[in-house]
Amino acid sequence: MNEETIFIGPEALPALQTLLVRPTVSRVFVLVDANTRRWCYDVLRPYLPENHHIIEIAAGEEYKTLASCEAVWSQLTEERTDRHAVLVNLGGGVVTDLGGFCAALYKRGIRFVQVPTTLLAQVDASVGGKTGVDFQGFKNQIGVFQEPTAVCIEPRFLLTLEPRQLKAGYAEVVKHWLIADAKAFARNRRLGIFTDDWTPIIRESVDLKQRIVAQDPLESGLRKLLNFGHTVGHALESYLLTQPGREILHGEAVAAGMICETWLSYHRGLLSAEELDQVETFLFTVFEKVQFITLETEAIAEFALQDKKNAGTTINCTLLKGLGHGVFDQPVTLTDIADSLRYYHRL
Ligand SMILES: NC(=O)c1ccc[n+]([C@@H]2O[C@H](COP(=O)([O-])OP(=O)(O)OC[C@H]3O[C@@H](n4cnc5c(N)ncnc54)[C@H](O)[C@@H]3O)[C@@H](O)[C@H]2O)c1
Ligand SMILES: O=C(O)C(=O)C[C@@H](O)[C@H](O)[C@H](O)COP(=O)(O)O
Ligand SMILES: [Zn+2]
Repeated sequence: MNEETIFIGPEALPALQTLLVRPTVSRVFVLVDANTRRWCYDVLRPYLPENHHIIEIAAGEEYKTLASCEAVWSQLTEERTDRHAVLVNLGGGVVTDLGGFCAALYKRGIRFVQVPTTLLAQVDASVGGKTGVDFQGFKNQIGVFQEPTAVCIEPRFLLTLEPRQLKAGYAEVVKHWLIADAKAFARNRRLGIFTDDWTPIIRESVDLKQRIVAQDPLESGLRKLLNFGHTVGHALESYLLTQPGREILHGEAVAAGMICETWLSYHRGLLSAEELDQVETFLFTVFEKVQFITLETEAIAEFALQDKKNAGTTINCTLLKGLGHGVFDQPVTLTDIADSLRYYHRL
């Protein structure tokens, strides 16, 4: 995807409108969840053609499923949607991942546009073409790489986002700093999270992610840097999704995963105790500690056996060789992962 197709700020929704009125577009469908229907649709509506059709799914990670996809495909089919239609995904990462996947598979592919409405989706999920759904408890187990026609990022949508959700998106911003921008981490570590203008941070994250994705769009190597914190983070997120009432947000799981994977980096002599302390101290100023008991660490670690970065039975983790310098395809064992969780638990 080139810079011309990612629009950030006041230009974003007018750019979407220009795209949707093209004669090559037969029909426009808008995928929302219950919250973005309530809080975001009215902002978007003036930029949509009158005869657009809304498709709504329930809100939350637990609905990022093939069943939700079937409901979307059923409505597209009932409307006799042709291949010249466009699906506009108005939501967070659940909507943009699921909607992109639905568009990519419907009649072997219709165009879709990402209109991300959470900080996490604006800095990460809407960019890079990873789409898909969870399956049998494993994160993003079913999916495809498919770039959207455009990404339209309007920071105004963040005004109605809950603080907990806003913080969750910040985890992916910190991830970008830790793998590739030590100066940004050092600068922001002192400033703290809160800002009334997220646009500079969004631009910085989108640029950084785009530069990595451009070099390795199908994640054969370099792109695995963007998965830092996710080997442990996805295992934790998946495990707690099986524990009613203990679910955590993706960003919260990634924050915990980054502490664990930074400890693994330290444990291997890849970065100093001082750097480990800086990461822990900063993340704990933003995120609460994820609760689990040490008896659960092996069960949590087991989820990593299905991580998509793996090769055969080798669990490939992304670690840090100093702050701002991610290194991918670092083999770890289930014991390493359980040890990192036990370290986290003791903090
Ligand atoms: N494809 C990728 O590259 C990528 C990257 C990061 C994360 N992800 C995926 O993204 C998902 C997490 O995304 P998320 O954190 O955006 O969660 P989400 O999509 O569940 O949205 C969070 C909550 O906020 C609500 N919401 C969304 N926008 C709102 C707004 N403007 N105002 C009020 N409420 C609003 C949603 O309805 C939901 O309840 C995970 O499934 C993760 O795997 C994908
Ligand atoms: O874009 C990428 O590549 C990422 O890894 C971004 C992650 O933040 C995101 O959570 C992604 O969906 C995880 O990818 P997965 O392949 O581990 O499912
Ligand atoms: Zn993520």
